[in-house]
Amino acid sequence: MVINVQNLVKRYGELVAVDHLNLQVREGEIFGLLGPNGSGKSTTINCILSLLKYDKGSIEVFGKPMTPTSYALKRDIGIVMQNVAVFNELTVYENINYFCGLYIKDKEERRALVEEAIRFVGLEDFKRFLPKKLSGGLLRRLNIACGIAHKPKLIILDEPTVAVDPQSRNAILEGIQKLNAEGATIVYTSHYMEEVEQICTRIAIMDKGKTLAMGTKEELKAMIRSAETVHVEIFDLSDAHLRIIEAQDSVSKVHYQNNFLEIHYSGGKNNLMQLLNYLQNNGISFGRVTSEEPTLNDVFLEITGKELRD
Ligand SMILES: Nc1ncnc2c1ncn2[C@@H]1O[C@H](COP(=O)(O)OP(=O)(O)OP(=O)(O)O)[C@@H](O)[C@H]1O
Repeated sequence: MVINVQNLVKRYGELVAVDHLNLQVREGEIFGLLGPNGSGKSTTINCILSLLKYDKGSIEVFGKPMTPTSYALKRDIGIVMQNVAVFNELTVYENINYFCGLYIKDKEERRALVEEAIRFVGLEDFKRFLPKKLSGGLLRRLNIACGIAHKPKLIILDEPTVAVDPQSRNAILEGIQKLNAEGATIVYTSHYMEEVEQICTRIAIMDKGKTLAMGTKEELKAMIRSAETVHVEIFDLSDAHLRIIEAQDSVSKVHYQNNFLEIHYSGGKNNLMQLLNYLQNNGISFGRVTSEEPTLNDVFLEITGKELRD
């Protein structure tokens, strides 16, 4: 087990930010911590890293208790924090060299690692740039390079793609998968369910300081009743027909707006076929039809009653 968190409780005054949280991360995973803003992801990460004191519970990393002075353990951990933390007066190269130097003392070895990290995040043309000359996306990439240059076995990234352009975002996500393929275990926190679905091999869904569900995306989706969402373009649907469709057994919610009928099903079989038969039998003409599998947002909605999206 790479990380083992048992019964973690962290309070800020009256507020319980992390509430009896249990979390196990296994070697080789890309583990996703998915939850809305304020659900306690950063607080959990900061407790795991011993950057924050907590009120209750135990935390082990690589099988050993994590404490503020666990320097040997920290050598094996790479951290990419939510807020970019680099020195403004140092260049791109110097920043990465500084952070790598906290763990790698040999100059030649460090030079090779810094160059490798620069290539890895695609900052070859910006080595001598000061951070203030970099775009938001490039700054994030520098932040990542600083966290991973020393080749840690465990890499923790806290919302590394917030406010990043799509090109840098893809580069970051692909980079994380590559680090994992090279052997690093990854913990990735995000409130973007698409990203978590795309790269994570196992996911914990978090809300109000608790993990509500944990599993692969397939396991999480299998937990919920809502089977699919169907969209049908219909130019003229009467209220009477809408009510009949809404009253079907497996229909959990319908919404008709801007010529589109949206139906959420909870279970049932051949839902789409039955719907289209109904429309045809009643002379209701329709255009485009799409059917979507449940998303992690549907899982979140089902277990919390609210949307994961901002
Ligand atoms: N230093 C602090 N003092 C008081 N309350 C805090 C502090 N840090 C966080 N909180 C509160 O604790 C809760 C959890 O915050 P946390 O930052 O861990 O959530 P998060 O899921 O990481 O969200 P975000 O993505 O917005 O950072 C929130 O209600 C937040 O307002």
